[in-house]
Amino acid sequence: MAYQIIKCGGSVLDQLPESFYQEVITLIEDYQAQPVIVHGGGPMVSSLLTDLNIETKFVNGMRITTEEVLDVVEMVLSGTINKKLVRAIVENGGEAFGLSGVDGKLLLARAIQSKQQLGYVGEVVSVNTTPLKMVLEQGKIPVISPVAIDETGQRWNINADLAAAAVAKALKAPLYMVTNVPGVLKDGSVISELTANEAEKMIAAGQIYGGMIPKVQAAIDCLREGVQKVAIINGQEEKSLIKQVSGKNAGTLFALDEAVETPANLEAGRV
Ligand SMILES: Nc1ncnc2c1ncn2[C@@H]1O[C@H](COP(=O)(O)OP(=O)(O)O)[C@@H](O)[C@H]1O
Ligand SMILES: CC(=O)N[C@@H](CCC(=O)OP(=O)(O)O)C(=O)O
Repeated sequence: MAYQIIKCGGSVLDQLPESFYQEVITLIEDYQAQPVIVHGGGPMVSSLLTDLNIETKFVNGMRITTEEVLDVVEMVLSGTINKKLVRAIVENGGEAFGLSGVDGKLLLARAIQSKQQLGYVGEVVSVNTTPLKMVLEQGKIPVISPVAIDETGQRWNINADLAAAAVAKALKAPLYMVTNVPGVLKDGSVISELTANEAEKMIAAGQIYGGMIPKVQAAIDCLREGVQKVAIINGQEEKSLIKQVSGKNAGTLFALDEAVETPANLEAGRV
């Protein structure tokens, strides 16, 4: 059984067609895979913060997180969104088990190392795979909310792309980032294969901005840490998940520039 990490972005959660959940279930039935879902929900958090008249601001795709913001982040991500996803899987014939990074210290975090003051924004220092494997052994799909904990019991707001990357690295599993665009775009076209160097140039040039920055940085970090495959795909495009899992062209596949034997590098003849 092979683990597959699927990150569902908040940009697309409300638009995911039923076929998306069916594809996830197909991975178990036809591809002998063990999918693990990590979700975001940034737009839903922003919307409730606005309703509550709480100011919210992002720096390079990271939400500045006060104690007041943290309450709303946990309520929306570990509550509403997490349970919605579990129910969507059940409605489509699957079995799911929702949990947050706080539960069983699944995601152990510390303050993110950043030049800016971001408040309670964390980075994952370790992933406790035991509760995850317990859920997987029961034949259920773990659905993980990116709120993490530290040894003192403090909770931390983790960007969902970074949380998904930490899980992919811990399980040494491919990572599929499901979002609302067909992949990384340049001049309106999808880049089907993006190398770390090109991606870093595009960030510096402002061609990759906002929420795409942590996504691309997480992808590169995963490859450098030995994850074999990372891709960004469009959740609304039918079969994009199955296509990418089975090695067909869909979305953006990442590659390292160095001569490392990733599937993409092998295919492109770089190694
Ligand atoms: N080069 C790029 N190609 C595609 N999307 C980009 C690019 N640069 C920035 N973006 C933005 O990144 C968004 C996806 O990030 P985000 O909204 O955080 O998604 P998610 O909630 O799925 O994590 C896109 O909708 C788009 O507005
Ligand atoms: C630190 C940080 O920015 N945390 C994110 C967590 C949710 C997230 O990442 O959601 P998407 O995947 O939909 O962007 C936030 O508060 O919005």
